[in-house]
Amino acid sequence: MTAPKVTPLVPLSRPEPALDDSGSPAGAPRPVLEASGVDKVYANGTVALKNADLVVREGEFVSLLGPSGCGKSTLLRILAGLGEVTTGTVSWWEQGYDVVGSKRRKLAFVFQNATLMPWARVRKNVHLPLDLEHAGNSAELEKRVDDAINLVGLKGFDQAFPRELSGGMQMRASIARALVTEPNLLLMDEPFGALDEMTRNKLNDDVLKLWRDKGWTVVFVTHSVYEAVYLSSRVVVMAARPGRIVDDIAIDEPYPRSTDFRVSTEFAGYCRQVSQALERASAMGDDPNSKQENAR
Ligand SMILES: Nc1ncnc2c1ncn2[C@@H]1O[C@H](COP(=O)(O)OP(=O)(O)OP(=O)(O)O)[C@@H](O)[C@H]1O
Repeated sequence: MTAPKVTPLVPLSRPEPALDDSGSPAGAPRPVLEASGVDKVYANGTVALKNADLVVREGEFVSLLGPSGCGKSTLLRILAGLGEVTTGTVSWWEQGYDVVGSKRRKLAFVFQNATLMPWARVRKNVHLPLDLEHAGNSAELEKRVDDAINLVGLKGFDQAFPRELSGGMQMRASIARALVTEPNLLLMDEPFGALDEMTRNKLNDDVLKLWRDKGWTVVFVTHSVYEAVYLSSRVVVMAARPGRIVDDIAIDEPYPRSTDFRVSTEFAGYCRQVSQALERASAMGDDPNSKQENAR
Protein backbone atom coordinates (compact mmCIF):
# COMPACT_ATOMS: atom_id res chain seq x y z
CA MET A 1 0.00 0.00 0.00
CA THR A 2 1.44 3.39 -0.95
CA ALA A 3 1.42 6.18 1.61
CA PRO A 4 -1.05 9.00 0.86
CA LYS A 5 0.49 12.12 -0.61
CA VAL A 6 0.52 14.97 1.86
CA THR A 7 0.58 18.67 1.14
CA PRO A 8 3.62 20.12 2.85
CA LEU A 9 2.44 22.69 5.36
CA VAL A 10 4.52 25.84 5.22
CA PRO A 11 5.48 27.39 8.56
CA LEU A 12 4.49 31.03 8.84
CA SER A 13 7.60 33.05 9.43
CA ARG A 14 5.94 35.93 11.25
CA PRO A 15 7.46 37.15 14.49
CA GLU A 16 5.38 37.45 17.68
CA PRO A 17 3.07 39.22 18.20
CA ALA A 18 0.92 37.82 15.42
CA LEU A 19 0.54 40.28 12.61
CA ASP A 20 -2.90 40.31 11.11
CA ASP A 21 -2.91 39.90 7.34
CA SER A 22 -6.67 39.57 7.08
CA GLY A 23 -7.48 43.07 8.27
CA SER A 24 -8.83 42.03 11.68
CA PRO A 25 -8.34 44.48 14.55
CA ALA A 26 -4.99 44.42 16.30
CA GLY A 27 -5.02 42.02 19.23
CA ALA A 28 -7.16 39.45 17.41
CA PRO A 29 -6.24 35.86 18.29
CA ARG A 30 -3.29 34.58 16.30
CA PRO A 31 -3.85 32.60 13.14
CA VAL A 32 -3.74 28.83 13.42
CA LEU A 33 -4.21 27.96 9.78
CA GLU A 34 -4.10 29.97 6.62
CA ALA A 35 -5.10 28.85 3.13
CA SER A 36 -3.96 31.31 0.55
CA GLY A 37 -4.96 31.28 -3.12
CA VAL A 38 -5.69 27.56 -2.99
CA ASP A 39 -6.77 25.86 -6.20
CA LYS A 40 -7.53 22.16 -6.34
CA VAL A 41 -7.99 20.45 -9.68
CA TYR A 42 -8.53 16.68 -9.50
CA ALA A 43 -6.96 14.37 -12.07
CA ASN A 44 -10.28 14.15 -13.97
CA GLY A 45 -10.26 17.94 -14.45
CA THR A 46 -12.82 18.79 -11.73
CA VAL A 47 -12.00 22.20 -10.29
CA ALA A 48 -12.90 21.47 -6.67
CA LEU A 49 -11.45 24.73 -5.32
CA LYS A 50 -10.68 28.04 -7.00
CA ASN A 51 -8.61 30.69 -5.25
CA ALA A 52 -9.72 29.82 -1.71
CA ASP A 53 -8.43 32.16 0.99
CA LEU A 54 -9.19 31.33 4.61
CA VAL A 55 -7.61 32.36 7.89
CA VAL A 56 -8.65 30.40 10.99
CA ARG A 57 -7.71 31.96 14.31
CA GLU A 58 -6.98 30.33 17.63
CA GLY A 59 -10.15 29.48 19.54
CA GLU A 60 -12.53 29.98 16.63
CA PHE A 61 -15.32 27.56 15.76
CA VAL A 62 -15.55 27.92 11.98
CA SER A 63 -18.16 26.07 9.94
CA LEU A 64 -17.86 25.47 6.20
CA LEU A 65 -21.32 25.47 4.65
CA GLY A 66 -22.36 25.16 1.03
CA PRO A 67 -24.20 23.14 -1.60
CA SER A 68 -23.13 19.60 -2.38
CA GLY A 69 -19.90 19.48 -4.36
CA CYS A 70 -18.68 22.99 -3.46
CA GLY A 71 -15.38 21.65 -2.11
CA LYS A 72 -15.98 21.68 1.66
CA SER A 73 -14.41 18.27 2.23
CA THR A 74 -11.63 19.01 -0.24
CA LEU A 75 -10.74 22.20 1.63
CA LEU A 76 -10.92 20.48 5.02
CA ARG A 77 -8.67 17.64 3.85
CA ILE A 78 -6.17 20.13 2.43
CA LEU A 79 -6.18 22.05 5.72
CA ALA A 80 -5.44 18.74 7.46
CA GLY A 81 -2.58 17.95 5.11
CA LEU A 82 -4.53 14.92 3.82
CA GLY A 83 -4.67 16.27 0.26
CA GLU A 84 -2.40 18.28 -2.00
CA VAL A 85 -3.12 21.73 -3.35
CA THR A 86 -2.75 22.28 -7.10
CA THR A 87 -1.64 25.87 -6.53
CA GLY A 88 -1.55 28.11 -3.47
CA THR A 89 -0.32 27.43 0.03
CA VAL A 90 -1.55 26.16 3.37
CA SER A 91 0.34 27.56 6.32
CA TRP A 92 0.12 26.96 10.02
CA TRP A 93 1.16 29.06 12.93
CA GLU A 94 4.44 27.75 14.22
CA GLN A 95 3.95 28.42 17.91
CA GLY A 96 2.48 25.27 19.34
CA TYR A 97 0.99 23.67 16.21
CA ASP A 98 2.92 20.90 14.55
CA VAL A 99 3.11 19.29 11.15
CA VAL A 100 0.38 16.73 10.55
CA GLY A 101 1.68 13.27 11.21
CA SER A 102 4.63 14.35 13.28
CA LYS A 103 5.02 12.71 16.64
CA ARG A 104 4.02 15.91 18.40
CA ARG A 105 0.98 16.53 16.23
CA LYS A 106 -1.79 18.63 17.65
CA LEU A 107 -4.36 18.13 14.94
CA ALA A 108 -7.18 15.58 14.85
CA PHE A 109 -9.67 14.76 12.09
CA VAL A 110 -13.16 13.36 12.61
CA PHE A 111 -14.65 11.80 9.48
CA GLN A 112 -18.24 11.71 8.19
CA ASN A 113 -18.59 8.12 9.38
CA ALA A 114 -17.30 6.90 12.70
CA THR A 115 -14.76 4.70 10.84
CA LEU A 116 -14.23 2.43 13.84
CA MET A 117 -12.48 -0.92 13.51
CA PRO A 118 -15.49 -3.31 13.70
CA TRP A 119 -13.48 -6.17 15.16
CA ALA A 120 -12.05 -4.10 18.02
CA ARG A 121 -13.68 -2.99 21.23
CA VAL A 122 -14.29 0.72 21.95
CA ARG A 123 -11.22 0.94 24.16
CA LYS A 124 -8.97 -0.53 21.45
CA ASN A 125 -10.45 1.84 18.86
CA VAL A 126 -9.85 4.86 21.06
CA HIS A 127 -6.33 3.65 21.80
CA LEU A 128 -5.49 3.39 18.09
CA PRO A 129 -3.85 6.82 17.56
CA LEU A 130 -1.59 6.16 20.54
CA ASP A 131 -0.60 2.79 19.04
CA LEU A 132 0.15 4.51 15.73
CA GLU A 133 2.30 7.02 17.56
CA HIS A 134 4.08 4.07 19.21
CA ALA A 135 3.34 5.86 22.43
CA GLY A 136 3.44 2.64 24.49
CA ASN A 137 1.04 1.49 27.19
CA SER A 138 1.98 3.56 30.17
CA ALA A 139 -0.47 4.25 32.96
CA GLU A 140 -0.59 7.86 31.80
CA LEU A 141 -1.77 6.80 28.33
CA GLU A 142 -4.35 4.40 29.75
CA LYS A 143 -5.68 7.28 31.83
CA ARG A 144 -5.87 9.41 28.69
CA VAL A 145 -7.99 6.71 27.05
CA ASP A 146 -10.23 6.48 30.14
CA ASP A 147 -10.62 10.24 30.26
CA ALA A 148 -11.51 10.46 26.55
CA ILE A 149 -14.11 7.69 26.87
CA ASN A 150 -15.60 9.33 29.95
CA LEU A 151 -15.62 12.81 28.40
CA VAL A 152 -17.74 11.68 25.45
CA GLY A 153 -20.18 9.92 27.77
CA LEU A 154 -19.22 6.34 26.96
CA LYS A 155 -18.22 5.31 30.47
CA GLY A 156 -19.10 1.65 30.88
CA PHE A 157 -18.98 0.94 27.14
CA ASP A 158 -15.23 0.62 26.72
CA GLN A 159 -15.49 -3.16 26.22
CA ALA A 160 -18.34 -2.94 23.72
CA PHE A 161 -17.87 -3.65 20.02
CA PRO A 162 -18.94 -0.91 17.56
CA ARG A 163 -21.89 -3.03 16.34
CA GLU A 164 -23.29 -2.93 19.88
CA LEU A 165 -23.43 0.88 19.85
CA SER A 166 -26.00 3.27 18.36
CA GLY A 167 -24.92 5.63 15.56
CA GLY A 168 -24.57 8.49 18.04
CA MET A 169 -22.47 6.36 20.39
CA GLN A 170 -20.23 5.33 17.50
CA MET A 171 -19.64 9.00 16.68
CA ARG A 172 -18.86 9.59 20.36
CA ALA A 173 -16.24 6.83 20.18
CA SER A 174 -14.84 8.47 17.06
CA ILE A 175 -14.58 11.79 18.91
CA ALA A 176 -12.93 10.04 21.85
CA ARG A 177 -10.38 8.62 19.42
CA ALA A 178 -9.62 12.20 18.32
CA LEU A 179 -9.49 13.37 21.95
CA VAL A 180 -6.72 10.99 23.04
CA THR A 181 -4.26 12.80 20.80
CA GLU A 182 -4.95 15.96 22.87
CA PRO A 183 -5.42 18.11 19.77
CA ASN A 184 -5.39 21.88 19.61
CA LEU A 185 -7.06 21.87 16.25
CA LEU A 186 -10.02 19.65 15.45
CA LEU A 187 -11.22 19.24 11.86
CA MET A 188 -14.66 17.61 11.56
CA ASP A 189 -16.19 16.56 8.24
CA GLU A 190 -19.96 16.54 8.69
CA PRO A 191 -19.69 14.25 11.69
CA PHE A 192 -23.36 14.28 12.70
CA GLY A 193 -25.06 14.30 9.29
CA ALA A 194 -26.39 10.76 9.61
CA LEU A 195 -27.86 11.18 13.11
CA ASP A 196 -31.39 11.98 14.20
CA GLU A 197 -32.05 15.54 15.34
CA MET A 198 -32.15 14.87 19.09
CA THR A 199 -28.87 12.95 19.04
CA ARG A 200 -27.33 15.59 16.82
CA ASN A 201 -28.39 18.41 19.15
CA LYS A 202 -26.98 16.55 22.13
CA LEU A 203 -23.67 15.93 20.37
CA ASN A 204 -23.58 19.57 19.27
CA ASP A 205 -23.83 20.59 22.94
CA ASP A 206 -21.15 18.08 23.94
CA VAL A 207 -18.74 19.24 21.24
CA LEU A 208 -19.30 22.87 22.20
CA LYS A 209 -18.56 22.04 25.83
CA LEU A 210 -15.37 20.18 24.90
CA TRP A 211 -14.35 23.02 22.56
CA ARG A 212 -14.63 25.50 25.40
CA ASP A 213 -13.13 23.27 28.11
CA LYS A 214 -10.21 22.13 25.96
CA GLY A 215 -9.50 25.43 24.24
CA TRP A 216 -9.74 23.84 20.80
CA THR A 217 -9.89 25.55 17.46
CA VAL A 218 -12.49 23.79 15.30
CA VAL A 219 -13.20 23.72 11.56
CA PHE A 220 -16.50 21.93 10.99
CA VAL A 221 -18.16 20.93 7.72
CA THR A 222 -21.95 20.80 7.70
CA HIS A 223 -24.96 20.97 5.38
CA SER A 224 -27.17 22.33 8.14
CA VAL A 225 -27.74 26.07 8.53
CA TYR A 226 -29.10 25.49 12.05
CA GLU A 227 -26.14 23.43 13.14
CA ALA A 228 -23.70 25.96 11.68
CA VAL A 229 -25.36 28.91 13.43
CA TYR A 230 -25.74 27.10 16.74
CA LEU A 231 -22.13 25.99 16.92
CA SER A 232 -20.06 28.57 15.15
CA SER A 233 -18.33 31.80 15.84
CA ARG A 234 -18.04 32.13 12.04
CA VAL A 235 -19.85 30.55 9.12
CA VAL A 236 -17.93 30.42 5.84
CA VAL A 237 -20.26 29.93 2.87
CA MET A 238 -19.02 28.26 -0.30
CA ALA A 239 -20.37 28.01 -3.87
CA ALA A 240 -19.84 25.19 -6.35
CA ARG A 241 -18.39 24.75 -9.85
CA PRO A 242 -15.79 25.83 -9.15
CA GLY A 243 -15.72 25.50 -5.35
CA ARG A 244 -15.05 28.90 -3.83
CA ILE A 245 -15.61 30.94 -0.68
CA VAL A 246 -18.32 33.53 -1.22
CA ASP A 247 -19.33 34.72 2.23
CA ASP A 248 -18.01 34.85 5.78
CA ILE A 249 -20.57 35.55 8.50
CA ALA A 250 -19.68 36.18 12.16
CA ILE A 251 -22.17 34.67 14.63
CA ASP A 252 -21.70 37.29 17.25
CA GLU A 253 -23.51 35.58 20.13
CA PRO A 254 -22.02 34.64 23.49
CA TYR A 255 -21.16 31.12 24.67
CA PRO A 256 -22.21 28.92 26.35
CA ARG A 257 -25.14 28.44 24.01
CA SER A 258 -28.12 26.34 24.95
CA THR A 259 -31.70 25.59 24.02
CA ASP A 260 -32.52 29.20 24.91
CA PHE A 261 -30.32 30.30 22.02
CA ARG A 262 -31.97 27.81 19.65
CA VAL A 263 -35.38 29.40 20.25
CA SER A 264 -34.23 33.02 20.35
CA THR A 265 -35.00 35.73 17.81
CA GLU A 266 -31.23 36.23 17.42
CA PHE A 267 -30.84 32.61 16.35
CA ALA A 268 -33.70 32.96 13.86
CA GLY A 269 -32.12 36.14 12.50
CA TYR A 270 -28.74 34.49 11.95
CA CYS A 271 -30.39 31.45 10.36
CA ARG A 272 -32.19 33.75 7.93
CA GLN A 273 -28.97 35.59 7.10
CA VAL A 274 -27.01 32.38 6.56
CA SER A 275 -29.86 30.78 4.55
CA GLN A 276 -29.95 33.79 2.26
CA ALA A 277 -26.18 33.60 1.78
CA LEU A 278 -26.55 29.90 0.98
CA GLU A 279 -29.31 30.62 -1.55
CA ARG A 280 -27.09 33.21 -3.24
CA ALA A 281 -24.21 30.72 -3.25
CA SER A 282 -26.42 28.01 -4.77
CA ALA A 283 -27.64 30.43 -7.45
CA MET A 284 -24.13 31.48 -8.42
CA GLY A 285 -23.62 28.41 -10.53
CA ASP A 286 -20.62 28.41 -12.77
CA ASP A 287 -19.31 31.95 -12.47
CA PRO A 288 -15.74 31.97 -11.12
CA ASN A 289 -15.73 35.77 -11.08
CA SER A 290 -18.33 35.81 -8.32
CA LYS A 291 -15.72 34.97 -5.67
CA GLN A 292 -16.24 37.02 -2.50
CA GLU A 293 -19.05 38.88 -4.30
CA ASN A 294 -21.25 38.77 -1.24
CA ALA A 295 -18.56 38.93 1.38
CA ARG A 296 -19.39 41.34 4.17
N1 LIG B 1 -10.98 12.19 -5.65
C1 LIG B 1 -11.70 12.95 -6.48
N2 LIG B 1 -11.54 12.88 -7.82
C2 LIG B 1 -12.26 13.63 -8.66
N3 LIG B 1 -13.18 14.53 -8.26
C3 LIG B 1 -13.39 14.64 -6.93
C4 LIG B 1 -12.67 13.86 -5.97
N4 LIG B 1 -13.09 14.20 -4.75
C5 LIG B 1 -14.03 15.14 -4.92
N5 LIG B 1 -14.22 15.41 -6.23
C6 LIG B 1 -15.12 16.40 -6.82
O1 LIG B 1 -14.72 17.65 -6.32
C7 LIG B 1 -15.87 18.47 -6.06
C8 LIG B 1 -15.84 18.88 -4.60
O2 LIG B 1 -16.04 17.69 -3.82
P1 LIG B 1 -16.12 17.75 -2.23
O3 LIG B 1 -16.37 16.37 -1.76
O4 LIG B 1 -14.96 18.47 -1.69
O5 LIG B 1 -17.42 18.67 -2.04
P2 LIG B 1 -18.34 18.83 -0.76
O6 LIG B 1 -18.76 20.25 -0.73
O7 LIG B 1 -17.65 18.31 0.45
O8 LIG B 1 -19.56 17.90 -1.17
P3 LIG B 1 -20.66 17.19 -0.24
O9 LIG B 1 -21.33 18.29 0.53
O10 LIG B 1 -21.59 16.54 -1.21
O11 LIG B 1 -19.95 16.21 0.65
C9 LIG B 1 -17.07 17.64 -6.46
O12 LIG B 1 -17.44 18.00 -7.76
C10 LIG B 1 -16.57 16.22 -6.40
O13 LIG B 1 -17.25 15.40 -7.32
